[in-house]
Amino acid sequence: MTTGDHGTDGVERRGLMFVLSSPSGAGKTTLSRMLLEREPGLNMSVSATTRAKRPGEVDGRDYLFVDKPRFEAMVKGDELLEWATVFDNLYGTPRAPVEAALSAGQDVLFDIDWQGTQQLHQKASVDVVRVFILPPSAADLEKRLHSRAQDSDEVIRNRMSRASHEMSHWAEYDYIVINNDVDKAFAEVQSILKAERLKRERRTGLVGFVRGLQGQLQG
Ligand SMILES: Nc1nc2c(ncn2[C@@H]2O[C@H](COP(=O)(O)OP(=O)(O)O)[C@@H](O)[C@H]2O)c(=O)[nH]1
Ligand SMILES: Nc1ncnc2c1ncn2[C@@H]1O[C@H](COP(=O)(O)OP(=O)(O)O)[C@@H](O)[C@H]1O
Repeated sequence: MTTGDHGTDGVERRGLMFVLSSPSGAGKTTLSRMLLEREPGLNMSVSATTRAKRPGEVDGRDYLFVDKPRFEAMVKGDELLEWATVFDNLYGTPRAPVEAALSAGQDVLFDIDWQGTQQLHQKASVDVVRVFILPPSAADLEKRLHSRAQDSDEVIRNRMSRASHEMSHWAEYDYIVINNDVDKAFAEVQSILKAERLKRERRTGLVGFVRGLQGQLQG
């Protein structure tokens, strides 16, 4: 699927798909922004959605805001890598930018729910790294949803009532991070990415690299 890139140590490797999921308000967006700022070679997958834009959100940066007929046309045209209904709205991952980034040997970051994660994993399991973010407590989750001040009380009640169901999928993920202190949670997520980038099976250039080393030793 990918042609690979040179890692920081010069050895070629395949790009990976780094997925963050959590109940709404647990901190995915915050941790994603921190990762994008501090980790070169990581590209955010910008999802298409039919949900209304929140104050401060920018079309094309936070989401591609589309209407239902346009979303349905994207599904029909096989333009989405995965898609799902979440909170009565449609969300999906445009295929082309992800494939372009991976073939350039870049990594791609996804903020998608458990349904999308399952679909990605079915398609490309070895290249998918799944991280689930949990809040430290229900009270903290509610506080964060209110502190974000972007949703009505009714939307927040809906999100709180769905949190338990979302969380029931935690065991389908490779890593679980509890977001109590944001800097600590970020350090944990960053360590996961760094370690996954070093995994032998992604590092397609290792055979040649080691042969080169052996040649030097014999030379
Ligand atoms: N399957 C899937 N889920 C998505 C996608 N984009 C966003 N989501 C999920 O949809 C849910 C709602 O997202 P959003 O309305 O931005 O609220 P948030 O939970 O506060 O980030 C979150 O669980 C996101 O991870 C996507 O492209 N595919
Ligand atoms: N560890 C944390 N401690 C306190 N507040 C946090 C923490 N992580 C995130 N927040 C805040 O909680 C709110 C929800 O976080 P956000 O990243 O938007 O969650 P999600 O994308 O999972 O819905 C935001 O206002 C964010 O600044």
